[in-house]
Amino acid sequence: MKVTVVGAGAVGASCAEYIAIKNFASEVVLLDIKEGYAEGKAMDLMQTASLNGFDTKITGVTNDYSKTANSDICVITSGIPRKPGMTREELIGINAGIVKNVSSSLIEHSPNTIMIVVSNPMDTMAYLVHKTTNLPKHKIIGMGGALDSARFKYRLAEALGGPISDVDGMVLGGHSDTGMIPLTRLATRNGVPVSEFLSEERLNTVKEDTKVGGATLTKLLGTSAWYAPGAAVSGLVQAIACDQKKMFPCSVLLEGEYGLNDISFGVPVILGKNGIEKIVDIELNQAEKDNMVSSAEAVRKVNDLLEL
Ligand SMILES: NC(=O)c1ccc[n+]([C@@H]2O[C@H](COP(=O)([O-])OP(=O)(O)OC[C@H]3O[C@@H](n4cnc5c(N)ncnc54)[C@H](O)[C@@H]3O)[C@@H](O)[C@H]2O)c1
Ligand SMILES: O=C(O)C[C@H](O)C(=O)O
Repeated sequence: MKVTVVGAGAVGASCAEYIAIKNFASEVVLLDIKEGYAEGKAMDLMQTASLNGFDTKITGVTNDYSKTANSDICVITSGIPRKPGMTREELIGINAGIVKNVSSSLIEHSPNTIMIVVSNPMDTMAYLVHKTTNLPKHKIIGMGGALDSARFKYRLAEALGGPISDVDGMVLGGHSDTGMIPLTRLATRNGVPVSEFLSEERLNTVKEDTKVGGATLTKLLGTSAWYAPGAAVSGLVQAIACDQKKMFPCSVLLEGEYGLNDISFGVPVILGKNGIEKIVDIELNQAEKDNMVSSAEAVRKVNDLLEL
């Protein structure tokens, strides 16, 4: 199993580290445009191998796509992150060009790859890959919902005063400060609806804190987060590499599911060796459906800015 991660910055390196620590991939290639940067990150990570007990071989390359040839999975994290006060959508001007060039270079050397898009604004970047490459739709996966759901569980556990391992829940919709839809109605503590433990008001606070999860960290860190994003990507990569058939909310091209068409948007999917093996069309209530419609409208407005 060969995995390429483009962008050896904060998220790319964190993702490579988590993939290696989980020890399921034979090879991870880190690629960056900055001279020597990916080589340095790869060497530093390889010097953790004996300490962390992994056998994955991590190599770094400067913009040499021939070294990424025949990757089973490619992850795109290249591009700029936001600064405090910015939205993810403001990154489109620079990141669209980067994602377009990187995805086509990757496919040139790995025509059968499965691609995971991380760069922001992620739903629009995933849509861009659909529109500008010939990869089939089940092989283009935008990562956002897995991270947002992890943040949702963190906030739920905080509100419940219990361990995160007790909690389950999902966030659908666009990966944006206003577009995320944390499904509090379906969230549970060991199978019991969280509404049995938390008031509507407290659940609303959980919801709002989840939606601004990325912005909150960006304000604290001066740039956007990387540990949970890297871990979330590694979870998707592992589900595909190990054919786990796990369910994650991911940004995928919709063709009628949830009443939406021609948009890459966050919905639950089953991930396995073929990439997206199934889009899970769950029954939502009217308020949730309305939120899906307005979140999708906001993503479409950003998609309209793409020069396709
Ligand atoms: N989808 C998500 O959930 C999620 C989570 C976190 C971050 N992000 C996004 O991921 C992106 C990366 O964030 P980061 O914190 O790692 O940023 P970073 O600045 O630390 O790293 C980005 C790296 O990309 C490299 N790069 C730029 N252009 C390139 C190109 N053409 N080819 C190869 N490499 C190139 C840079 O040299 C840099 O090392 C940002 O757009 C950020 O908003 C998305
Ligand atoms: O918040 C950001 O800009 C980065 C990422 O999308 C995140 O949610 O951490």
